[in-house]
Amino acid sequence: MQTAHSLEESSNIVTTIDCNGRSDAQIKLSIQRATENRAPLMKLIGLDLDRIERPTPSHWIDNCATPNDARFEQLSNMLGNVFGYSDLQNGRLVQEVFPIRGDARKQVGSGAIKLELHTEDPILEYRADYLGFMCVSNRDRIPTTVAVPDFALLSETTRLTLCDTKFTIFSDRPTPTPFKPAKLVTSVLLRAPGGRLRMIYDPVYIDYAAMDAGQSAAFRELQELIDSAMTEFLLKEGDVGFVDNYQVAHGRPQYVPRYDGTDRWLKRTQISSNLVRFSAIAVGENVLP
Ligand SMILES: O=C(O)CCC(=O)C(=O)O
Ligand SMILES: [Fe+2]
Repeated sequence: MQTAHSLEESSNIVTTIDCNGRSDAQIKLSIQRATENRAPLMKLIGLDLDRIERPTPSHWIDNCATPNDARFEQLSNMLGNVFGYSDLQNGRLVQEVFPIRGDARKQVGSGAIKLELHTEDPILEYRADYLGFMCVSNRDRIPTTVAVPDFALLSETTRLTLCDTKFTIFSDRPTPTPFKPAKLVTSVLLRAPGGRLRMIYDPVYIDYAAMDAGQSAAFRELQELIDSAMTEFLLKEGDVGFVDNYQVAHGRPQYVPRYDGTDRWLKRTQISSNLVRFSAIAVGENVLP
């Protein structure tokens, strides 16, 4: 019999959970232990998923369902509650991430240019606490880029500026939606219990013009810290990854899609630790505006 210890293999920032031969109760326990320990990144390997032979679709509007989607949603629900957005892929709870021809030059998951490190949905108060990713295919071994900055390395002045002054971040949605804010005025670093810091980070959509000199210098120092902490988080076929959206900035390197059914294909979930808090604004079951 394996000990609980052999179940999880931790690198500095990635907690690997080998699910081979494990019950759902055991997997859930390992996930919950990792979240309690504030693991920034988790990787589930050895899952008993179906092999997917179908080609990578060309657009999310098509039927993209795979036999593993329900299992991925179930695993994601072990961290909180999976939810969708009304303006994202028709409110689907399991979303598609693969290159779409018309998006190649856009700063989006379906693009092909370098996707800058960011946290997801910076302007939404109800943004995901965790993102889930399941790899359907990735023959080119294209990683997700990730950075888990150690905020203790920031100067005191920078930390205070990022915590105690307000920055403006614009919406990252390609088309404005009347029912959503167009921007958020917020601090970039948030104080959490126990003195921990969390971040809302998007260097592409933050309003540089609205910063004073001190804020510009502070944001630059944070960006340098995040860039210097960047590393790769590679998901292979059948792996599931979870990303803490307040501790980890994520992105993707530039690459050259073929658009012939062989491109990298990830599934994605948005996971909330406290969905009940936003039930009043829900527009459908587990769907937020
Ligand atoms: O393609 C990736 O690895 C990440 C894309 C991304 O930023 C996202 O899906 O939120
Ligand atoms: Fe993202």
